[in-house]
Amino acid sequence: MSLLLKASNGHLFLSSSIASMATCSSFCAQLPIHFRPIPIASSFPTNQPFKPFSAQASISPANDGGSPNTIGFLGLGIMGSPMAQNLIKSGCDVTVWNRTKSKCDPLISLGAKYKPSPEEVTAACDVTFAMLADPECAVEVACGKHGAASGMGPGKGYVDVSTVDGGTSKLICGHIKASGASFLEAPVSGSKKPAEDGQLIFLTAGDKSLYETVAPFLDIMGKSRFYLGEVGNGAAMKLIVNMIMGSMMATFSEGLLLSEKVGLDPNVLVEVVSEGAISAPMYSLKGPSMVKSLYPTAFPLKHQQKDMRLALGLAESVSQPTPIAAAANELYKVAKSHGLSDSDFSAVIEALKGKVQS
Ligand SMILES: NC(=O)C1=CN([C@@H]2O[C@H](COP(=O)(O)OP(=O)(O)OC[C@H]3O[C@@H](n4cnc5c(N)ncnc54)[C@H](OP(=O)(O)O)[C@@H]3O)[C@@H](O)[C@H]2O)C=CC1
Ligand SMILES: O=CC(=O)O
Repeated sequence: MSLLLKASNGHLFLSSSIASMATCSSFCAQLPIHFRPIPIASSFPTNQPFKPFSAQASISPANDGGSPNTIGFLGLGIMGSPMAQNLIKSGCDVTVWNRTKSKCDPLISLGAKYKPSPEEVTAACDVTFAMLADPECAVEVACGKHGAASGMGPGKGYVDVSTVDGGTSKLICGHIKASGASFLEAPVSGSKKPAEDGQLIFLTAGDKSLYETVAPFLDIMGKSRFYLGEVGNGAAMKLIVNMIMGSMMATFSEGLLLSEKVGLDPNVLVEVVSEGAISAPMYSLKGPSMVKSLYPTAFPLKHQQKDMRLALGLAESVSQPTPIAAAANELYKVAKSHGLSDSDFSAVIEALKGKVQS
């Protein structure tokens, strides 16, 4: 893939070596703000002369070459805020919207533009990302009154990075494509910290050309990306990953409580687990706070339960037994019923404690 880099004097230069490095997010994180990767979009003038880069030139991210290069971002929660922030810090021209407007303010301070509806964001931008809580609000924001689809049209792209089921993703895709625009589903694996660090894993499916166009932006926000074919495949992959994660967290919780009941130090259990074949970063990261009954929210428990529910629906649709995930889902439901929806999903351990069960 090739990228165009641009100096403030309007000079464009093509760098395939920088382009190949730019596919690595660790490189992008080091990209000086004045070097902005510009994906070569189909609308970019192909006869644009490439002028040599001048090291003396003062460089600005402004794009005055007539090529659209504006990014919209809808949904500025735990994930959306740092993702949008990374785009802004990399020099992208970002316009934001969030249902609760105050969450836009820190991004506006960093240089983002603001529009008061999803429709106005997509009307103003070439590509719009959406990071929304659940299927219901992803549909509302994309297809509702003054929703994203109303501002879309030919040449534009919509990238839904929310975790939803395949049916929802196809519904949104249908509305977006009816406007003549392109659609990509791109749910992410990785939580608050990976979002802050630009280390997410994108699980994409849909229009391949849009995937290629937005790849440099995915590489700013993430460390790897998978293209999985038809819309629904990205959603399915994400739900399966989170089904495994939810079951792992539930059984880890049982282990912590059992170790304590038989007189072992659960902190030592965390250490032992981290040394062996079942080691996972999640256990070392969350175990020590779980032992202290602390659940600082990175991934809200209500979202993990939503993902278990959607994964079980996916399994049912193909008659695949998933008894472990079904049992784990019940635990998340109990935790929700005890007011833990907005705590981190590691609070599922509370559902196994006598005081919560009674
Ligand atoms: N947190 C994590 O670790 C990860 C989360 N995910 C997935 O990413 C998505 C977002 O997660 P996260 O950022 O944690 O969630 P948050 O709950 O922090 O943010 C949810 C976002 O959705 C918006 N929203 C909710 N309901 C509506 C509605 N009815 N209309 C319009 N907007 C609405 C919220 O707006 P408002 O601010 O107004 O409430 C907010 O912008 C979810 O699908 C989640 O499963 C994926 C990977 C990791
Ligand atoms: O969806 C949550 C995650 O950590 O990934």
